[in-house]
Amino acid sequence: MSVKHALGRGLEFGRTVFRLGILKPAGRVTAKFRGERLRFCPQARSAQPAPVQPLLPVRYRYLRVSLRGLAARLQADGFRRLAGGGSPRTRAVFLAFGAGLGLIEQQLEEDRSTAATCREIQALFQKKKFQSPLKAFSSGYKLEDYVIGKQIGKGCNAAVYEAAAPFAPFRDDSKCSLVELNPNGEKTEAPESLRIPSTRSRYPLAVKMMWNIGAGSSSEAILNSMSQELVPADPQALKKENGEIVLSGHFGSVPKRATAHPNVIRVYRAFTAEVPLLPGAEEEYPAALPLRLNPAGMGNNRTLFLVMKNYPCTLRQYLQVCVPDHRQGSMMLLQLLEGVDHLCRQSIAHRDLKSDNVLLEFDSVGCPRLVITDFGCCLSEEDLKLSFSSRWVNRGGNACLMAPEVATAVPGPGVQIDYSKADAWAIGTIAYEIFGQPNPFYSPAALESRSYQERDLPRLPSGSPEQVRLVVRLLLRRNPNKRLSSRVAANVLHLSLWGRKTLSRLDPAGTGRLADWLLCRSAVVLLQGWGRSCVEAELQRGFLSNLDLEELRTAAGYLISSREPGPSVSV
Ligand SMILES: Nc1ncnc2c1ncn2[C@@H]1O[C@H](COP(=O)(O)OP(=O)(O)OP(=O)(O)O)[C@@H](O)[C@H]1O
Repeated sequence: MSVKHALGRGLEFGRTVFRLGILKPAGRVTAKFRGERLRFCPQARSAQPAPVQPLLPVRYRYLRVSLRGLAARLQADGFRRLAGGGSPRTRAVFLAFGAGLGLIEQQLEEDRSTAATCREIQALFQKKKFQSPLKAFSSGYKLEDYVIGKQIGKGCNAAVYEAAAPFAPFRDDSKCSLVELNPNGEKTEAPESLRIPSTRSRYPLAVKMMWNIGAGSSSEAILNSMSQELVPADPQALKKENGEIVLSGHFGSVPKRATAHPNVIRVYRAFTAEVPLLPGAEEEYPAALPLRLNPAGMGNNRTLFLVMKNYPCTLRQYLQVCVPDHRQGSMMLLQLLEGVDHLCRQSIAHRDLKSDNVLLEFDSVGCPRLVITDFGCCLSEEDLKLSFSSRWVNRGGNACLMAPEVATAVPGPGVQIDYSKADAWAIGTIAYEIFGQPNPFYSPAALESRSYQERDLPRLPSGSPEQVRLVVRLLLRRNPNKRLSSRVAANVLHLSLWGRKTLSRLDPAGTGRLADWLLCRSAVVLLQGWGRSCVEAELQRGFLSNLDLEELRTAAGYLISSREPGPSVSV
């Protein structure tokens, strides 16, 4: 039975278990069931308490019916809640000893029902895909299409400039001002150094000009040597002619590309062009210029240009002046984990995660939205494994934040490096920066990823959330088999951010509450509406559209075992 189908049933239960429809004087519609309070705030039509039906905006009426159905579903599921935990098989064994075979069937039935609930929720939320915040534009495949402003960043391989184009929508960023958050979560204005330049609203785009030293000037050669930069490219980023992808007139092969995600950069356009003399070029990267522009330059005449959204700052710049409060810090960490999980699912390992490679902007309520960028070192292989046959094989960027299994790999015939949890490890180290501490793998007094002992890891600040400390500890496990995957780590944070009540009642012998909680979250997110683009809503929508019951159970298991007295989680 689909959720939609279930939604249509059980209206008779609606009034008893699920009271929806009190328009509070504040204009809030609230609903309560199973002790969970659901709230949303459509535009208030009246300040008087009144039955909700006639007052609900039309677009919420379907949701109201939906919620009644969900409530009915909850009630129907209630009697099936029985002992059990772990995978269906272990639970079956446990139950055979403890409660007899009759219970096994009931437990398996509960498992099936919960898994079906997950699938239904997933299907419901997958219908709405994440869409890029910028409106689609149909031109922009030539450098001349853009007005280039000043330089906004520079790395080892490229310079980045602000840019504008008549066809790209003009954005008013007045709400996206940078604020400094003190540890109590109060906002104060950020120092002058980090204020968003007023020109940003005039230059909504950023153009990254790769430095092309030695790749050759043909588009094929450029594409071959810089193809990883195109991993986050939009399907329309490269010009298509006769159904084939073209880089400035030349046909080329394009690497696997990641689908859009709120926490992964989107490259809107990619094209090759002659290297121009841009502001600061002669002073800042003279060697990368071609002979035409600098007689001592070593650069090729043409190079690759990538067009992206212009972000106000990097995570590193933000953290230099701001200390996020604990909730925001948890959401920032969660966004990085979600971004990495999205890449992992598509067999992409970033391999150069660091706070400089994370861009940051603010949502409509001032919450930082993080976006993973710079895919120049990424690996996109089906099984995320790299043949490490010689020491000349590139293992990725930033050696300090290279996961232990990568840093300690010894090259040789048949040796493979598995990157499936390498990015998750790097995120564990960045968590220290988010929670106001130096990254323990950066000098001075740095730990070395190839040799550190887990007991040497510094503790996160004492006030930081318990679940964050748990996640960071488990992300920094040396042994990747014992390390949390980005998905399970993200699930732990989702549960701790939005399932605190559920968590306090979860016990190892009963996972039915998870299904209840998921239905509650779905209801809340539906009530909030699809249109909301705040980070919190995005995170929850993403979570619900990627539900996997086993991974969620694993996350719940970690939380339960960390709560219990005695030796802490051993996995
Ligand atoms: N879309 C963007 N919006 C705003 N600033 C950006 C954007 N992309 C990059 N930057 C800035 O430019 C800097 C360099 O960009 P990027 O890291 O992509 O270059 P790189 O040469 O590939 O870096 P690396 O040295 O890590 O290889 C970033 O650290 C950031 O400050």
